[in-house]
This record gives sequence, structure tokens and C-alpha cells, in this order.
Amino acid sequence: MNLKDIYVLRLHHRLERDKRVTTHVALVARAFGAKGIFIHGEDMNLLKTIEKVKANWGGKYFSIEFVKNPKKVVREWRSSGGIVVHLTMYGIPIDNIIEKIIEKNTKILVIVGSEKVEGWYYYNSDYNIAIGNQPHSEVAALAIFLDRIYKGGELNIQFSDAKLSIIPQERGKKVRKNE
Ligand SMILES: C[S@@+](CC[C@H](N)C(=O)[O-])C[C@H]1O[C@@H](n2cnc3c(N)ncnc32)[C@H](O)[C@@H]1O
Repeated sequence: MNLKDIYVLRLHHRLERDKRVTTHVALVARAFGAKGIFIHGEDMNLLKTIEKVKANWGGKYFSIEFVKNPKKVVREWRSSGGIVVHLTMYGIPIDNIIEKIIEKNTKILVIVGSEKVEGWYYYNSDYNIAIGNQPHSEVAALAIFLDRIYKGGELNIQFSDAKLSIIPQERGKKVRKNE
């Protein structure tokens, strides 16, 4: 599967409160076909966790960048020709817009929030997209967005640099060590 130029911007990572959720956002981003993540904040434990996953399971290209100014990331993304998608329960249903986004065939920055998201992001994103209009989770929203973009193909991602690969089993666990 060819990966698209998709990056995630995780807003407002609070060290203690969000450490697990932001880690899960990054894990989903890598596993389901994003090329990297910008995290508003800094968290060296998160970095260590994701680097360890990359070292064992592959995807060394997957980038993690901690940023102090997420608005600058959005501005620069748009001025370099990419589109910005903000995932929010207040947005337009994904089914109404996904084909248009796929057709644009350009790089995508996907914004997910943590606590209340500032109005600025609603007005400076190209699309405010709802994954259903109920409140749920940034992890679920990102997973479903990537799944719609790749139409399910992301579930078959193979990382050519993986040291470990799973051999699927009906029961039990089988892991192969790659040369
Ligand atoms: C726990 S929610 C908090 C939302 C916050 N109350 C707000 O006003 O934006 C954290 C993030 O999950 C994502 N999210 C939650 N429900 C969503 C939905 N139905 N559709 C799209 N994204 C959603 C959004 O990115 C949101 O910023």
C-alpha cells in the first residue's frame, strides 16, 4: 500500500492528563498510515514509547515533532499547498466530504484536540469534519478518518523495516523475528 502524505497535529498535550491518550493517537497515526505527528507540548516518555515501537515493529520514517506553536504548523501547511482537516463533532459528516478530500490528492494535516479546541482552528482549517455528531475520542476519530481515506487498506500495512512481524493465529501468539 502506498502511504499518502498525511500528518497529524495533536493539540494541547498535557503531560500528566493526556499521556496515554496522546500515545494512543501517535500509535494509531503510525499503524493506520500517517507519516508523522506534530504534538503541541513535549513528552520524552511518549517519544521513547513510540521510538521503541518503531524499532521493533517498523516505520522508521514516522516522525514525531513537538511544537510550541501549532497555529504556525497550520499556517505553513496551508501555504505550502496542503489541506487541513480538523476533526470535531460539530463539523460536517465525514461521508459528505471524504471523496472530495481524496480527489484533491494533496497532503493532509489532520488536527485532533484534547480539551476545548480554540475557535481559531475551526476558521483556519479547510474542513471541519465530524465522525458522527456525538462526543467521543480523538483516538477513535483519527482511526475512522484514516480508515475512510484508505478505504480499509491501512489494515494491511506492512513495515519493510520491521524487526518483528506477527503471524496471525486463531489462538495464541506467533511472532517472527525478521533478518
Ligand atoms: C475528548 S474530545 C473534546 C472535545 C471538546 N469538548 C471540544 O469542544 O472540541 C477531544 C477530541 O476528540 C475528537 N472528537 C471527539 N468526538 C468527535 C467526533 N464526533 N467527530 C470528530 N472528532 C471528534 C476531536 O478532535 C476533539 O477535539
